[in-house]
Amino acid sequence: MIPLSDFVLLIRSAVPRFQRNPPNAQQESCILHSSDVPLMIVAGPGSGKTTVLVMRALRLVFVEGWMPEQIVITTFTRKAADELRARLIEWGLRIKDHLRENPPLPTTAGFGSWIDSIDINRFVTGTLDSICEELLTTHRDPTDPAPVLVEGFVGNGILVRHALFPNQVHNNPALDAYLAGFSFSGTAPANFGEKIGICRTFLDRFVHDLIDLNNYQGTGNHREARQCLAECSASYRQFMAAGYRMDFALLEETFLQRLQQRRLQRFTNNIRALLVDEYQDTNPLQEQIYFTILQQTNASLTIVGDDDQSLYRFRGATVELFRDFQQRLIQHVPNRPQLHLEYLIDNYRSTPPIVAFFNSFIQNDDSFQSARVQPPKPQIVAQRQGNGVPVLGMFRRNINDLARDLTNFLWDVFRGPGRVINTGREPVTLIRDQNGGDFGDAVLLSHTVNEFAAQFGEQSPRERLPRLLRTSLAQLQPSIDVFNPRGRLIRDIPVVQQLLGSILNCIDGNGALQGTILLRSEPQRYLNIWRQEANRFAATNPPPSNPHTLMDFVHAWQNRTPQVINMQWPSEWPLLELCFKLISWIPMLRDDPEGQVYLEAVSRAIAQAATFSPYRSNIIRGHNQHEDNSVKAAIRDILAPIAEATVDVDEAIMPNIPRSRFPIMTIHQAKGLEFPIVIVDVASDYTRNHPKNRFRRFPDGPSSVQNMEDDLAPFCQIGPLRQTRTGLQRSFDDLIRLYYVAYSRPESVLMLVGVDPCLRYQTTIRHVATGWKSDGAWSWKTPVAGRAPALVNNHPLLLI
Ligand SMILES: Nc1ncnc2c1ncn2[C@@H]1O[C@H](COP(=O)(O)OP(=O)(O)OP(=O)(O)O)[C@@H](O)[C@H]1O
Repeated sequence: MIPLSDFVLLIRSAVPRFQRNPPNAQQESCILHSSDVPLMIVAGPGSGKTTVLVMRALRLVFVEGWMPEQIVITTFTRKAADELRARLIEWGLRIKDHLRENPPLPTTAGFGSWIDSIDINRFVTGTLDSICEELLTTHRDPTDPAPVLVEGFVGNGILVRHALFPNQVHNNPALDAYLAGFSFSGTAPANFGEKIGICRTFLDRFVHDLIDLNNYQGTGNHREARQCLAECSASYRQFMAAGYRMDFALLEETFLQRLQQRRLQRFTNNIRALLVDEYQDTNPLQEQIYFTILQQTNASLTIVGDDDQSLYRFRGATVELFRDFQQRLIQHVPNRPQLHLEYLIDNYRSTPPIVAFFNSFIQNDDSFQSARVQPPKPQIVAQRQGNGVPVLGMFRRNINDLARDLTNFLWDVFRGPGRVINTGREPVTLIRDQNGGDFGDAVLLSHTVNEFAAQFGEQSPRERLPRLLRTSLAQLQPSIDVFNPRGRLIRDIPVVQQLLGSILNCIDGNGALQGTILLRSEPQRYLNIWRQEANRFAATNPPPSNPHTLMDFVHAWQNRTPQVINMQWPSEWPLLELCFKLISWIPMLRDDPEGQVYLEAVSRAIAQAATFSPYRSNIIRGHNQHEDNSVKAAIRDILAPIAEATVDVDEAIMPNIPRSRFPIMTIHQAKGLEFPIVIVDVASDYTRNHPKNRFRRFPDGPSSVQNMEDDLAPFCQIGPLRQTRTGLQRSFDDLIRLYYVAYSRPESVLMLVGVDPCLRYQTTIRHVATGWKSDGAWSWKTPVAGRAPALVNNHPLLLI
């Protein structure tokens, strides 16, 4: 083993990046901190927390002599988990190689074989869900089947069929009245889809928040509605349990139960260390899992997080668990040495003006300060050199002007001669990196990436900034594509409609079977739109037309007549195969990065249906009743869920997006990422102080998420802790954290964009992102004598 005092020297010699940039003093303290004393690291953005966590895990291997398989490291997203694993493997292998070539002197017997015995691949890392799934599979009793993890849309299908309908949810005015408190509009759910969404959130919350359901259904107002929801939860669980099916919440719950029953001792007996990244987004159930592991083992504990970057309250994340971690650990795991706290505040990502901007942003609202870890972490300190560019702002009279000017800006930077910024001192030219810089170095971040605003009545929906940018970038010569696969629902994407409509036309040519399935009007309407789009598309005779055209192929399918002479129509035709055959006429789904994301969502829906649908996503031939039923099952279990917009895309399947594309993403998606140029859309939607959009900028009441937390507070242990801040305060806290994450993503350039009414001196459009405080004061504004200026006079932006 390596002496602790040599470890930093070892990593500096073994890993090239640490030769150039050795760990700073705070990072070193975190890496070297005693493995016996629990460690909490409060780490600002870009301060190297992932780097530190990986180095600490490697130190436990090379200094303590623990094996990678004895070390559990969890993080929040799959992307972060991949990044963590990649760094562990790369740096771990380099250290091994270095030690093989340079064993410490005097060399001890067995050193070489010890090094060889370390299998860096065997760290137990991933999201907590993926680790639970793996352990429940590998450490189960011989009589227990492996868990079957169900996708969101499958879970919702089961919820509707086996819980909501049997419990008469569609027909329960008392429930409607209760759910009104948690709907988008504050009135009874507008449609069944919204009702399913709220019920699903409740069922997940019951599990994540460890709700006492007996108490919940027996107390307070809305008793009938609560009883109904508790019964739905019971029916849902019963059905899931019977097939050993689990959604993510049930997976974690089952894992906790197994731990508590001491049925995972092969796992717990082996653990020496537990390291948790992004702890600020932990929920109460996950906290229980961590505490139970600590109660049953002697594992060394390290948690890392940033309370200012907690974003997932709507999924049960409870930042207070991180804020109050010290007391909570003592309470639940009393026999440990007292927690040691370290701060990482040196920022290696962003230029000094950007760091100054997000530092002042997070301190802007006095009311927010008590929601932070106490004492709040010191100001973040920029370590990067400046480039002379202050934080920029592009605000225009209307959204069309904004889209046009933003497009020109991007063009100048990435294809043109650069954009000169007159800073008042030396002008600075913003230009792409000369070594392959491209549009992928910039990103547009927004609270939502929807390309269209919600539709009201028959009017066509308004185009939002992402849509206008897509259009104007496409009009450039040569044209630029965006990457925004979440911008529209897949049911609305023309190529997806061509594919799904062709599938429908193949399996149920005249729609006779579709007509016999009980579907709500919206999915019915979509199935018909898809068919029309597919017919229109087939009529264009898309290539290839050899050996047969798309239309011929569809006809052959409708008649179930093989196109190859002497071939018999198979008795079972997998729908996935039909899907991939049709793609030969729709190459965008195969070749285009957005197309690939859509195709993955469709094929995932088909593959998932194979796990629960009666005909396992096959179309049967030769058994009359089964022939029809297999088609009906495919429509009901695959196509209808897509038509109802319950199948989600997963853009994480794309490891690399072509760098010539301009990415557009939500602030949530950008968590943990960094880009040279970050454009934050703070106000392209806000032309007036409309009450409907206040919750996105300056709430005047708690949102549905906070309302649900408050409603459930009396029935869970975490409730009172959350309620130390009011629902309204928590709504403000969430918005502040959201924009803090956005503002801390850039390396070189941060630009806020929007339409300019919100920057007017006399504006009534208040917005947390533009410096308003929750008490109604605006820090970007100072009083003036005489006539008020047009624009606010104290904003910290260089307007371009
Ligand atoms: N000591 C150091 N010297 C120079 N650069 C460093 C140092 N530590 C980390 N960095 C760099 O800082 C950047 C941020 O590191 P990392 O990705 O580990 O940050 P993070 O704290 O996880 O970020 P966030 O919380 O914002 O997602 C990386 O580019 C990393 O290489």
